Amino acid sequence: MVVAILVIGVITFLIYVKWRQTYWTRRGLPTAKTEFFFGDVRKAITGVEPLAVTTKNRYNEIKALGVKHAGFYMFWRQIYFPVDLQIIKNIMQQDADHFQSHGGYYHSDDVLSTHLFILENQRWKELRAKLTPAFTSGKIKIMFETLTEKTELLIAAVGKLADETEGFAIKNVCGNFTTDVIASCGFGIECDSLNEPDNAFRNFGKKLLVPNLLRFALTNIVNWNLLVKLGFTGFGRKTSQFFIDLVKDTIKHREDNEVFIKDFMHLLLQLKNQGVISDKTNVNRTKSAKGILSENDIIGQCFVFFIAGFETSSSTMTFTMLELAQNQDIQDKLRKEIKEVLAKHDGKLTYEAAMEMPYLDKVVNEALRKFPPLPFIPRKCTRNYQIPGTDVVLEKGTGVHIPVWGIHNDPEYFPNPDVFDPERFSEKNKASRPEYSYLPFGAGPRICIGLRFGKLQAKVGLTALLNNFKFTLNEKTPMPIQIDRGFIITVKGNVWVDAVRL
Ligand code: HEM
Repeated sequence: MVVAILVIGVITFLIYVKWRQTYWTRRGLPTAKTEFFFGDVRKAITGVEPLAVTTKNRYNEIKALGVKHAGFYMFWRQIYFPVDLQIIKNIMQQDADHFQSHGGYYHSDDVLSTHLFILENQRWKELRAKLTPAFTSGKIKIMFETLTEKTELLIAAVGKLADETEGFAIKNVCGNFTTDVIASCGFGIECDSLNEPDNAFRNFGKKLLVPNLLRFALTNIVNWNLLVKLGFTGFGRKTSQFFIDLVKDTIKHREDNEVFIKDFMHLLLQLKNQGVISDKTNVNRTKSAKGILSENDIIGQCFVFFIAGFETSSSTMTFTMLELAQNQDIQDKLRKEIKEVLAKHDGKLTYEAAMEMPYLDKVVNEALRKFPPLPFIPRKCTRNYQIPGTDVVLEKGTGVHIPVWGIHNDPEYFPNPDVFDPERFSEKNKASRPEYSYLPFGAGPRICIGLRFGKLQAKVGLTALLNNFKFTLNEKTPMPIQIDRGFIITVKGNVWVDAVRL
């Protein structure tokens, strides 16, 4: 009897999966050759191909069909896959109130999932409004000093590597640098990953980046309430607890000792205790003030600043270095600009100096074009939505993938996309491209809140490196490079370079 019920249960489930995977066909949208159970993500789940590559390939296939959009499946969950830039603009900007979510695993009892990237609708709106003042250029300028202090460690570490080794892994150097920057500017934690790459904070960051395919599969196919009841956490219990304790201890230390550090934590504590971000150096509660963030809110936001902030910028720096090591003319031109601008500022890298480097801006923009850290940007439809000019209605709950990496490498918008050419970002060339063909930071109300800080930390790191060293590609770099698994585009293995002191 039990066996019979089980067999019927399994058969019913399989029929359900099969039926769910006809979702797009029933709506008249083309799909790839959908694979039973896995949909479009078998290769990603089994490690055959990163999801980034799958989505890029899918973009090219859909474009080749000459259609504006298609269907995609994460297992049997339907994902809408637009390739038409006007539709993308509508989703991200014009009709963004139908897409007030990135989708993705969330549970209120799993504190590391309760952050800005994941929250949706009204809760996201309110939190975004509270946090936006922490990311203005004025606030970022205040953190600039801390940022440049870290470049001294960077120069010393690369100098040592240049003197003592034959070729070194620049991806590790960039990851260590951005970890130290975010630790310092985010939480006032002084870690020196450049000299002690095995410190607890760096190791924590590395662990977060190892894609856990089982967790990815579970959050796609099992009910989240059930998962959390069974003891599931998005990043594993031990890893989550390390971070929660770290932030709680930092909050307690700051509040008990009235510590003032120019970092994001200070601004978050002001929101927690005083309800408003100000120039005050104290963070403690005043009688009349009403806090607008809880301790858990701070933990969640610190977590997203860390996870969204260090690997994205490190990936940007690494790919820029990869391209500069291969394109000596571009490297020389950039170094010339850096030296000229620094000379005007008494040899000091100030915030103003960093803002005065148009060629550096073009170089970083081009690296973000060729290798956008987020290969696709997710959205979830939060209110039924009819795609304008079509009879396709996206139902509430439908996922959307904006295929950024595919668009950035589409010859229609970027001729010879494999060529690294910063001049694509001259004013004239930028103006000649259609809107929404360049989306490294997303767009619309959910555009990256850390855009300024992320770009600045990559630029400051690159300025320090190029002002002091000349780089060439070491033959240990596997060419052509491969992309690693994971949600952020990074190089598989490493980029090996040689550096000569200038
Ligand atoms: C080169 C560096 C970076 C890149 C390429 C990048 C890219 C992105 C992208 C593509 C999104 C999604 C935007 C959308 O949905 O339209 C995003 C969102 C976000 N990023 Fe960044 N990011 C970078 C650095 C940072 C930094 C340094 C921080 C924080 C310190 C940060 C925090 C966030 C947060 C909190 C969100 C969610 C915003 C929301 O949903 O309201 N990012 N980022």
